[in-house]
Amino acid sequence: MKAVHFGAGNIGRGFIGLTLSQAGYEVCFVDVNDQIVSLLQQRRSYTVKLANDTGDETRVSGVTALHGSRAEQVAAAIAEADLVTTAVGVGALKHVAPALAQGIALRLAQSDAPPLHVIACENTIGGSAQLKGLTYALLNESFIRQAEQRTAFPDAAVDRIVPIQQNEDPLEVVVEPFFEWVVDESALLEGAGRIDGIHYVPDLEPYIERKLFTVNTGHCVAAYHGYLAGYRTIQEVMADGKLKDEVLRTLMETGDMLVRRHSWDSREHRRYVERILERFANPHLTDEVARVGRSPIRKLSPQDRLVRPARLAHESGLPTEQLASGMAAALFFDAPDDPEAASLQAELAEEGPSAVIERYTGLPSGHPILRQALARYEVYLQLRTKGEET
Ligand SMILES: NC(=O)c1ccc[n+]([C@@H]2O[C@H](COP(=O)([O-])OP(=O)(O)OC[C@H]3O[C@@H](n4cnc5c(N)ncnc54)[C@H](O)[C@@H]3O)[C@@H](O)[C@H]2O)c1
Ligand SMILES: O=P(O)(O)OC[C@@H](O)[C@@H](O)[C@H](O)[C@H](O)CO
Repeated sequence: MKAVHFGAGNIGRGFIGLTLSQAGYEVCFVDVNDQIVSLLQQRRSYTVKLANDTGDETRVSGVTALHGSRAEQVAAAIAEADLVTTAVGVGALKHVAPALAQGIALRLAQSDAPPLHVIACENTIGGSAQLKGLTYALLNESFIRQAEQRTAFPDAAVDRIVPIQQNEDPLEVVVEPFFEWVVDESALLEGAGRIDGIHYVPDLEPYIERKLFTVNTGHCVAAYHGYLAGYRTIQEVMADGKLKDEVLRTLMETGDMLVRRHSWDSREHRRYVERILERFANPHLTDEVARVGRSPIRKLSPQDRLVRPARLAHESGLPTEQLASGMAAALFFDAPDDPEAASLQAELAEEGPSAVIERYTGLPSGHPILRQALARYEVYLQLRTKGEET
């Protein structure tokens, strides 16, 4: 079985490549990072180390790599693959689509090409469906009709905290022990086999909402409040009782909404939340606030981890104060080398908070959540100004 995986970064090497290799796939990574590609080509293996007391190591062997700029080689690899996965960042899916379209077109010319599953492992709702849309937009109608028979794009939820790596060996990757990869079984092609290490579910929505609106909501709130407080890592943020409580109270808001929406057991969800808070605090990890808060415009967007759960909570008559505070804090995030943070700051300076937050959250002017967020923004602004004066 062959897999082509786009994105040999932190989660790509530390979770997806590892899982597929352990499940018996020959994994071919595709990346645009020259150093990572050439080291993978030379060594054909790398080490994954667990962030636990014993630092357990696993060697991933028999992998290969292609540079993303080698479009024909990438398309040829896709033409032979059983599985294509991605972990490039939602915004980069549009750059994966041309090679994928070319690979799918090549497969159609071969009568014996195996069925193909394409799974986007990105932090978004409907990532594979987004990739399908971007890919099929590049194929003509008759190709699409043929491709639909033998190609499927099941959506997925992927959970494992993998920080930016600071190891001497650029291929080594340190990951938290916890992992969860959930795939929508209802979208698989008929007769498709199951991959060890993946949890298949008939309905992905509760799983992706639980993951995105708990792990990622909590994470970004820790990052944005932590950034305002001057912390560098999520571990430092979680050691601050006041900020840890801020995260917990936000997860109680999303939790109340999720428990009601999906008829879950509230005690079980509370245990899930507690476990996540422990994961964030893992002393064996150094996870930077700058990574976790990255791309604040994406994180403020209507379907993402702050606005979507806030709207769902509001529609059920539940509180949204904490989520609105997270949105307000996001407006102060100005980590260096983050292009979205830089544009946000420039737009805030030019237009002020109302116009900016309205534009990115998609919340209509005067919406109660928007009013809460703007009120919090003023409080943070005053606190920051006071802090700068003293
Ligand atoms: N790191 C985590 O804890 C984690 C966990 C779950 C999900 N995710 C999601 O996985 C995705 C990747 O995150 P990451 O933390 O691994 O980021 P990363 O920056 O470490 O890895 C992304 C990799 O994709 C490569 N890339 C970018 N554009 C590409 C293209 N057009 N073709 C091929 N390769 C390309 C980059 O060079 C990089 O190596 C994101 O959507 C993220 O939300 C991350
Ligand atoms: O990758 P992002 O930017 O969507 O979110 C940052 C982190 O919250 C995220 O990468 C988590 O570490 C991960 O989703 C844990 O499974």
